[in-house]
Amino acid sequence: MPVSRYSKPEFNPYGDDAPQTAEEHWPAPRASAPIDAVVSLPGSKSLTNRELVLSALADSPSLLRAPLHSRDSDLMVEALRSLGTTITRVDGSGRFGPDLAITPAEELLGSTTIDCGLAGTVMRFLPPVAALALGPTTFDGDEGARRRPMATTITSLRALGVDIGDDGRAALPFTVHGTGRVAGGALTIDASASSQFVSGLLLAAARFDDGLELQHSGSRLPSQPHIEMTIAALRARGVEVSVGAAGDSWTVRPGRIAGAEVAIEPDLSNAAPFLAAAVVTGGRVTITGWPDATTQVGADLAEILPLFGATVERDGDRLTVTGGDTVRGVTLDLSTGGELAPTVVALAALADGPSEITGIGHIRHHETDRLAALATEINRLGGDVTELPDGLAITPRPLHGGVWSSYADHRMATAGAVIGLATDGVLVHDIGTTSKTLPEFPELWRSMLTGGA
Ligand SMILES: O=C(O)C1=C[C@@H](OP(=O)(O)O)[C@@H](O)[C@H](O)C1
Ligand SMILES: C=C(OP(=O)(O)O)C(=O)O
Repeated sequence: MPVSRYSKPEFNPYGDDAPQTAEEHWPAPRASAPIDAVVSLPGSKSLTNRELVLSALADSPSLLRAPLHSRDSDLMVEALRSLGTTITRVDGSGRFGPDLAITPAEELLGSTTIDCGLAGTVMRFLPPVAALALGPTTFDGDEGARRRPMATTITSLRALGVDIGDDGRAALPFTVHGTGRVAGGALTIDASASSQFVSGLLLAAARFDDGLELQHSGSRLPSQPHIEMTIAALRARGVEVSVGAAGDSWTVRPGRIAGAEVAIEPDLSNAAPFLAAAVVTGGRVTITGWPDATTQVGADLAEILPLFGATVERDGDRLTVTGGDTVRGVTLDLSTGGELAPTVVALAALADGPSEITGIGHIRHHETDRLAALATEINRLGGDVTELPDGLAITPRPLHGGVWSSYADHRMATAGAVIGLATDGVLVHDIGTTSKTLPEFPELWRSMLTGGA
């Protein structure tokens, strides 16, 4: 059995100078009229992978309803199975695949290798779990994953007394020599490169002997809603978590993590390119299943898209975005929602005036250097994007067709699709890389152009 039904994306960090075959190029559909569509989306990556980890650490079985099935979630499932967790696919009512039933291992066992692919949630959430397993667990991933920051995960586990062997680069690959227990206690870390360093420790901390008192000391703390998501998921399973007054320290009391039945919300960050399509074409896109209350940062789209001139309406569990007559330029600090940046920048490139998007220096360490990649690709099509230390300055120019490189980055691929709605002849290289979190992207996008489903 292959580890994942999704192919490893090609890594292409510096553009498409190498010759490519026609099949590698996805002709981005051009919108010939304002879009008017209803779109349903699969489950949230961030929620699915947190609930998988908590289910594996719980003291009784769990059921995840309507989870995501994608490369990132498949890698998480395979990794937890290799540590001894039983995860089975069971029939459910979700449109995008089966539910998942999870029975925790009596005792987590190492002596395995975990393929992290390019998934930040796998590489940052599972080393603390491996420390709780008995035996060595080696972590590795795609070529691009070996460039993603891992030092904080490695140094924080070492500070908690965990033995980790690496080659001195403090990056993938490395081996966690689990002994079945982690003492826990007080720890100060620098999480300025990724909120996932905090989330990874908090998710496992109730299983540490003394729990965890974690303090962040760094210049910034990106993606804070993702930390709030972690805390909410822990509390929903009975874990006691408290947050310090400054919002940069967290205490997790040792204790049980309860099994649970959890309905996974649709991925609101993956809603971004679809909602942007309404803005670009002056049309209307409705997303179904939009939660009333959520910790997903994609919910911020309801405040962000009106800055571009769109209107947003809620009707029960449906959120509708209607584009205005033009797309307006914006000045925006996106530090809480860096994963929305590729879509937001694509919109800014199609606006009627300049934009500045800041607070996102850390996205240079996402699937690729997203600031460099966005500037390179938009400028290659005739745009005018300048890199700032922590963001991008975008001056819209008439764009022309050409190849849009994806850099093995699902959100770069979907940003190319957004640009292609309004630009003739955009060819997105490696659209298959969207399988990281949304394997259905090409069919959902095409279906949106004909009214959706
Ligand atoms: O915890 C999570 O699920 C995530 C946290 C964020 O990471 P960063 O803090 O590295 O931006 C986000 O960008 C990523 O897509 C998912
Ligand atoms: C940054 C992202 O992913 P990861 O979970 O791999 O960090 C993302 O999905 O935008």
